[in-house]
Amino acid sequence: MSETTVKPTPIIQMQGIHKSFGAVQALGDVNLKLYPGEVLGLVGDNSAGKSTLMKILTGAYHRDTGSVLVDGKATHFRNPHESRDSGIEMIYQDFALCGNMDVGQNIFLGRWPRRGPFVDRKTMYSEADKVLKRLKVDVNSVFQRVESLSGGRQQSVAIARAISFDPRVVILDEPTANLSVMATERLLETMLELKKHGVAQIIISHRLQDIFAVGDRVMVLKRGENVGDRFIAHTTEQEVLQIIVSGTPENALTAEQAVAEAA
Ligand SMILES: Nc1ncnc2c1ncn2[C@@H]1O[C@H](COP(=O)(O)OP(=O)(O)OP(=O)(O)O)[C@@H](O)[C@H]1O
Repeated sequence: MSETTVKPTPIIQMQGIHKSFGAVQALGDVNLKLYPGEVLGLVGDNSAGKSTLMKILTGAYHRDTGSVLVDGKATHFRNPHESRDSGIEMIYQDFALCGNMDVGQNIFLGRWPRRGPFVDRKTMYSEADKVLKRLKVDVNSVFQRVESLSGGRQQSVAIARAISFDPRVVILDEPTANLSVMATERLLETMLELKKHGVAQIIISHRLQDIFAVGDRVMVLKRGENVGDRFIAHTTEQEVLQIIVSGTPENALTAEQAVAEAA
């Protein structure tokens, strides 16, 4: 989405989010907006609060204060099942797959199609194959055991599983951290494919080049606070790096403010 289009209601709006773990304040007054079909990069140093913010969005963690709106409606997800019902899927760094099961079984884990008392294997594998083809991901066979696949292909299975829920928002936590160059390229293509299908995405990554390859906007957190937000088309990796290193909540600009200042 370009900054010049008239903006619809954000699909996700997090406002004034606070979260502490005992004496550690992980998030203090954090705001985040995500628009339909937008790809947002979420960056910041270690312990900036990125994963915590996303886990609050999915209901894996509970916020202390603040609000989360989906399609403009206030939500209080108690767990990731409830956020999934609202169309939000998170893909974790460790993929959360069962290595000793095959690709088809993993894609439909916990909800294998049934015919009477039996698993309807034919439907399960043909549906799994459809999801993989829709994503144009590169997994040879739905019958392969997941532990025999490369890291990149395991990740494709994790994404296919997420997509099979037909989400409107997909969150990817450090998706390229353990991938080869080729697998990273494939993942970025998959993200663009998802974008074509109108799926909004948040990608947490330390690799700015990946965010610049697929992102529309990048948001920077530092020590649990917003320190800046930029449209990818109006910034550079150097500028974002500088915000990561020396941004402060006091000099934080929104992406729109940054464009207005530069004009
Ligand atoms: N379950 C938890 N229990 C206690 N402290 C936690 C927990 N989860 C996160 N924290 C703390 O909250 C702060 C933010 O951590 P978080 O993992 O959200 O940062 P991050 O930006 O995702 O970092 P990284 O890039 O290193 O993964 C850190 O100080 C971390 O130690």
